[in-house]
Amino acid sequence: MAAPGTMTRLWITFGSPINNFLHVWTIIYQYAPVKLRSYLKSYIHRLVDHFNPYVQLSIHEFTESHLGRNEAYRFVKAYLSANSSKNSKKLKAEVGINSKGLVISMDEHERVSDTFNGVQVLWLSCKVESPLSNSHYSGPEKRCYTLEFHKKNREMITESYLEHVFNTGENINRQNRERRLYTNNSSTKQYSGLGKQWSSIVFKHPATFETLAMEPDKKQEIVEDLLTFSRSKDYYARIGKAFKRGYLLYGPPGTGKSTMIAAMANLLNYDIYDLELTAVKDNTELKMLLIDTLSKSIIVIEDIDCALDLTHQRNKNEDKPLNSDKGKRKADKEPNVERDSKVTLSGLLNFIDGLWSASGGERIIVFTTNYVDKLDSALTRCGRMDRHIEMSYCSFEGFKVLAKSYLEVDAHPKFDFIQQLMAEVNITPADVAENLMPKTATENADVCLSNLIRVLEVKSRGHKEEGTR
Ligand SMILES: Nc1ncnc2c1ncn2[C@@H]1O[C@H](COP(=O)(O)OP(=O)(O)OP(=O)(O)O)[C@@H](O)[C@H]1O
Ligand SMILES: [Mg+2]
Repeated sequence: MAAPGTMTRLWITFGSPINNFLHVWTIIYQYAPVKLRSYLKSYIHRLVDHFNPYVQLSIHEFTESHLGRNEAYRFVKAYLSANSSKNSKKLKAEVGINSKGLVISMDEHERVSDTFNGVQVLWLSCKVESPLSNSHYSGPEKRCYTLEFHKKNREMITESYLEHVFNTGENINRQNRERRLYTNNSSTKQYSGLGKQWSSIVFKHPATFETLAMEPDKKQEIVEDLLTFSRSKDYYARIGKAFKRGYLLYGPPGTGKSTMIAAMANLLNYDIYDLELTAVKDNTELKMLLIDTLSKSIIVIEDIDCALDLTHQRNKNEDKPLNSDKGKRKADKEPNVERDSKVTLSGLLNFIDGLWSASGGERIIVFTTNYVDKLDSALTRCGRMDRHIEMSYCSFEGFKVLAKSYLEVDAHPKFDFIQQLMAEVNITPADVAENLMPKTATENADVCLSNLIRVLEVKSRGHKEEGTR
């Protein structure tokens, strides 16, 4: 983008006296009485249209068809903010909705130029005057961005340049916005008019793949799989496959399944929809919940075995409700949870890969379970969930990751003994993490490692005693 001063000069050399003339008239126009204004406006427009080789395209803050905000305006604003904050002299700062920090954008009546494929365009930020501006109208001010370009470039601008602006702006907005963690409301709450389908809070979980205790190769493979997926929109479109990916995470409690979901969301910058299946009334409601999720999100169903009839019943009764005895037991513990969910296995399978599942695009679906063997084969069969990831007991490699993040040690004389003990017994990463965490200010790395050794030795003794029985 060129600096505004350079741009003004460029614009003049481009033989745009009409624009300069317009600029003068704009000032006169601002101070003229209302009736004279509308007369001047239509007169100037007709005159300018006749000679002007430049086309103007306006992007308004609000849509005309309904009272919603215009997404395109938000994308242009983000696109221009990134550039104008370096080049414009008149800027404004706002705290954006759902935004991480201050949003800096160009102020009203500020111009900034942009070049795309060697073609120069001009953006102008304007305030749209309300027809009621002379009355006591006190609604929000409406703004628009106007794009000016030479008519010979019309096709390129409307087809390629605007797409480039919208995509870049959307990405910038996504990077800057606060991510959210959603949970579904129970049907009773929705139907009593008390709420929407999903409630959300700001998602702030510190988990990353770096701090996740796991075999390094396996971890790297998962990270690559996720990144490849997020970059494969065109590929999925080309092969005619819905742009979504399914993961089944299984393993004993405390092995990091939930932690990995948080790390996935942080890696890809996605929102999380934590779906409580026992609170979903029936298959139709499940479908509605799916439709109401946004793109670039992870839909999670934790402990799928608790919500699902896990006794391989599908062949006997495909549409049997999913809240099995275990699911009911879970619901019993939570008084607000709907107890008469009629969601069926086939409804859930439809949710994963039926026609509706493709709506909304870029999505990851994650199921977690402690008992993979008990899941219905329809859920685990090849192709249903793209990847099955076993989260297992802590390996020595996993321990080293935890020691690094909890104690900031890469090596220690006690590591060899810990490695030896870990080869003998099973310990979850959650237990290792718990023991590595200093409990008092005086507990240093050496003390914490000794605590872990003590726990491992107790487990090892128990293990040996069991073996001799
Ligand atoms: N692989 C891991 N890497 C790092 N920390 C872990 C890992 N596994 C567990 N933890 C620690 O243990 C805690 C519990 O782990 P988490 O909730 O992710 O386990 P889970 O597998 O989801 O268990 P559950 O099956 O009971 O839901 C986490 O908050 C984290 O601090
Ligand atoms: Mg969990």
